[in-house]
Amino acid sequence: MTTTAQSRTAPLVEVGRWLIRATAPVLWPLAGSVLFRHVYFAAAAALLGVGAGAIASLAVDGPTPAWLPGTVWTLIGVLAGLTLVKAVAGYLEHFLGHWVAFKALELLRVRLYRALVPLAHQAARNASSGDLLTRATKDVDRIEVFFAHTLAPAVTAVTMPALVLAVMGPQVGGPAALAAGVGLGLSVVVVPALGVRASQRGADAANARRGEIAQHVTDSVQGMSEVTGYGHVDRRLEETASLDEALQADGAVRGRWAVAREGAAQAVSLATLPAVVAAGASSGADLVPLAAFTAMVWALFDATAGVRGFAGTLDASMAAARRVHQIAVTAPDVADPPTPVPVPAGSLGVRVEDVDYAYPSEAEARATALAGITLEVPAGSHTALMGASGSGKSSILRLLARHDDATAGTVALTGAEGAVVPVSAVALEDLRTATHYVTQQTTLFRGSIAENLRLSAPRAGDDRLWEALEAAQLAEAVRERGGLDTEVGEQGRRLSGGQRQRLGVARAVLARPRVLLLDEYTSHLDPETAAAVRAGLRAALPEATIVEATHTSAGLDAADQVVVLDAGRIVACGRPEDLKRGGPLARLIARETDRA
Ligand SMILES: Nc1ncnc2c1ncn2[C@@H]1O[C@H](COP(=O)(O)OP(=O)(O)OP(=O)(O)O)[C@@H](O)[C@H]1O
Repeated sequence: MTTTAQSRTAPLVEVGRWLIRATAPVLWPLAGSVLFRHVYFAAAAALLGVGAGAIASLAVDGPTPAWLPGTVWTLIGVLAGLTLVKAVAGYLEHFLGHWVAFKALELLRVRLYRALVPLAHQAARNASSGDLLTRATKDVDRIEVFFAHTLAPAVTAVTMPALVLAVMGPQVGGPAALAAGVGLGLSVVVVPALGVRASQRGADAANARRGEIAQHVTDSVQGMSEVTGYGHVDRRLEETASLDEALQADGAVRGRWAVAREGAAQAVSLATLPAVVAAGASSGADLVPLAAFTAMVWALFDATAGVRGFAGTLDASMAAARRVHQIAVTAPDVADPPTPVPVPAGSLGVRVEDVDYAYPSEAEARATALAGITLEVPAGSHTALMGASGSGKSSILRLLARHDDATAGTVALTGAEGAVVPVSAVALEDLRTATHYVTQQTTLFRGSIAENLRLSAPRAGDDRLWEALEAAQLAEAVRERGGLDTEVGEQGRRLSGGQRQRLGVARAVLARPRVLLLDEYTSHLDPETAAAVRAGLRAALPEATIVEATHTSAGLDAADQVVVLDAGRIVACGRPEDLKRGGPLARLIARETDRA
């Protein structure tokens, strides 16, 4: 898929902002999750602090701490209460965090699918279905981490130490508080940052590699007969294995840095606790608050572990977010005009004026597919575009269907009283209602004949479906196979190539277009069936304007006008009977006869 330069280089901050915008509806529950995490760590720190303070008091005051009113039962009650609060807050934090994560996944998937709709033609042209599938499923799943395990740990890792230092600092004195602050600061800021860039690069590479693997496997499965038929099984397997090895190598970088971060964090916490005790003792801090404070600092290292945890997975999650974001911000090749003009009423003709076209390509230079094409197709007439393979016939049809816009010149629909409306000026949906494009490959979905037919006319009754099948010369075959409920199989594999093509023709009849664009639509049919399909289609849509791409002379007599193309240029144009007498069309027909 072609992407904008902006999306390729989108900085993390931009991706993060996009994620937050995309998931705005879940931000309040997310705030709730952050709040409960605070309560959880406050209870955890207080639990250890009260416990350690009580033990220290034993040495100083006897069985009941002087700072705690009442008996030892009060102490037990406080500890039990804190445990309960900690458990409930922990549960609610996780519950809300995961609820938010799943809801966010839903919102992101919807955004991704919405972004894909206008990109459909680009996606189809570039045909990286496996990679798109990975983005729509695995990548979106990986973003879950951002919501479930990122924001709450990041906030609490900073606020909780600050809170405890503010409350307990005055009790234990500056040196102990400073020692704790330095240790916790290292744990929150320095340790998680170790190797972040290298891990991010590894995660980006690993995610892209997963897309390649998915594409490779999809290609292998779809081309199973070619792979086995040409004896490429071992080679395909080796390629998959080498992609897998590359994926392991990308993952190893992240693994090494994760281990390094964990080791550094343990070292920092082990060094901090004795440092706090030593600093407190040397500055004359009281034993009881110092013991409580040290225990609380120990609990707080748990809060900082959350930052390390997400630093390990955030890179993978942000790399996935970047790939999804890339699709969301990709500018479609064609979009609705800001103020669409209506398609003229009544029958429509087609006008192409001085059109140049080049397919977008990754390389700087775009290869020219069409140059200086000028063509008039009167309403209700039939024009055949004829030329060798690669001469530009399909490219003209794609521009008429507005799968892309011409690089120069105008492609327009013409109506009564001289109305001329460029296809780029009408709403895409209106254009797709007025025109219908039967492509070289009819796309069929797993389902019944009826379901596949109703793609172009969702409300059509069975009678209309049968009429369309009759026009396409397919009714008899469908009756023999068991009727409209017959399953066509994955990608229509249970039908022959010619039957798939005729199903495409039946869909066109059902769509009742005013302009019908046909691309080699009888190429899989024997001459008699092809002629019957042509006649059936014309009889079913007597007023439609037809523009047909063909590389054979069969059926040319049905055309009012023949346009002969060579290397993207028109080399002859006129009535079939005139052109057949000599010139480029006569030469094409002679070559065809020689081959036969
Ligand atoms: N998706 C694409 N990306 C880049 N170039 C393309 C693409 N599709 C077609 N082309 C190029 O554009 C030129 C015209 O192709 P086009 O498909 O219009 O020819 P055609 O006459 O319809 O051929 P055929 O009879 O084989 O279908 C060719 O040089 C082709 O290689």
